[in-house]
Amino acid sequence: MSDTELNAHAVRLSGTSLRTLAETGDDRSQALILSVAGLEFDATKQCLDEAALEALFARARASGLESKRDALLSGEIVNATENRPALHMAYREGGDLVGSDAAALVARTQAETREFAERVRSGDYAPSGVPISRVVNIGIGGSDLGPRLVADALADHADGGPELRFVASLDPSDLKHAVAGADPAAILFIVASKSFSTQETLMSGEAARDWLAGHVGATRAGAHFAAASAAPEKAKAFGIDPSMVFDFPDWVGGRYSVWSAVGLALEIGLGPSVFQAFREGAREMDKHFATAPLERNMPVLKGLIDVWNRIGMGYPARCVAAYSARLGKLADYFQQLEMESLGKSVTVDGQPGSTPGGALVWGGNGTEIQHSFFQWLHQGGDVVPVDFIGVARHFSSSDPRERALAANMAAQGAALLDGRKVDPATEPDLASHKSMPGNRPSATLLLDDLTPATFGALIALHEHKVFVESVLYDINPFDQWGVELGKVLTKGILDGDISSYDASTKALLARTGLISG
Ligand SMILES: O=P(O)(O)OC[C@H]1O[C@](O)(CO)[C@@H](O)[C@@H]1O
Repeated sequence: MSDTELNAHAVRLSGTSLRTLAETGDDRSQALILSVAGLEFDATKQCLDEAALEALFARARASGLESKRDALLSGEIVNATENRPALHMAYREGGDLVGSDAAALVARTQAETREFAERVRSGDYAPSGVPISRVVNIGIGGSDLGPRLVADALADHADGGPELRFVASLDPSDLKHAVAGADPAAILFIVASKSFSTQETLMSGEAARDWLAGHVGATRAGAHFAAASAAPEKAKAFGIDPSMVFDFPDWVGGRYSVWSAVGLALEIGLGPSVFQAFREGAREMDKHFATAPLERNMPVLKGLIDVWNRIGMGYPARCVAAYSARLGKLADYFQQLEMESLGKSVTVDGQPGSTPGGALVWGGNGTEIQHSFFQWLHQGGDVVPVDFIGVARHFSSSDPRERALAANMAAQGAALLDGRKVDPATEPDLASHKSMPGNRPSATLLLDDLTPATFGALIALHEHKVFVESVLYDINPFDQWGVELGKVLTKGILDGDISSYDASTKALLARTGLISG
């Protein structure tokens, strides 16, 4: 099915209000509400009827979604430009899904991180004679956003353990704040980098080592550093003790790496059993994705709806509004997961793509963003679908604040759907200002409760729905060549070799003194 056909369905539906669609009955609702692994996905506020939905599933089948999903899960080379599979699911106890070689490797590395985490947590690992009370993860992109998100999301479930802090920025202030107030002798730094060649991470790692050496001495400082990397030799060359280098294979993509040794800070800070429950929740979603029929498959439905909004309806963006203080970083995480995976318009075969790739993703913490940029969503000239992500338990909580949180979320979805028509006869001056167009689609994703398992399922749902989208866009979601150019040009600037740069950049560098003009 072509995009023209999707567009034709969108045109056909353009005369039907979301209110009417939402009232069209049980069959539509049953098709658009799915529950699995402690999550409920409700897409009844989307501009979709059964015919359009059928067209989407037909397109998914015509794109070979089922066989491509099976190829992904059985460890075939799905990342052709880097000639490797994408097997992050293996870290979710997925031996039967991903094959025994991968499972054995995963079992070894999981045993190593677990043992080290337990040693740190018990105080047995105390390189300067005092137990570790703070763990500072130094990393960027997937080596930062995953651990940072999960640490925050599952903070209420932490089973004792050292405090977790994160350094991603090269701004020295980031490291300064991450160590502030801690006894240097009680800090463990984890340098997390898949490639172990990321400039920001290595420079911050060196700065942390120098800082620590100034407090505990150069000889002892090394024992305060661990690494998580798919390039263990580079980590060792950097000076990390080999026994403290926790490896993972290169078939774990950076933005999918939180399940691997990159989650070491979490295993220490939240506890191995919490980290394990997080992985098991994801595992449940993996099994569902692998086996459920397309029409009852949550990642498939979610992916197709995002394709529909992007290609059928032509919306360029999606907003993620999370109604939980613990999920304020979710939009940032999804932003990398989706935009680094789907921000491409070259097909798997290297041809110009017929679609623009995935949507721009942005958002934040629901109640806060209601009071900042939601105005734009309600009355701005662009339409951006919203994903409301909340906690089902809050709706019937005995705590009025939790019920109010849930009510706010439900109210925003209703307001976007219906809008408001203020009668000029009653408010002649303000009617047009107060009226809202409505017909703005949203979806609601409820976690039964925010637990390690439901949260793991939520993340896995999004990983798989990104894969579904990539199949329909015919792009490779596992590479990220677009970010390379900036890295090369930064090196040129720092090396002082900017002869081939544009006049504006040369002038900027000369003016600011980074390079003498
Ligand atoms: O883990 P690494 O290799 O330091 O990379 C960090 C991040 O940099 C990127 O390569 C983008 O520059 C991401 O894909 C990755 O998550």
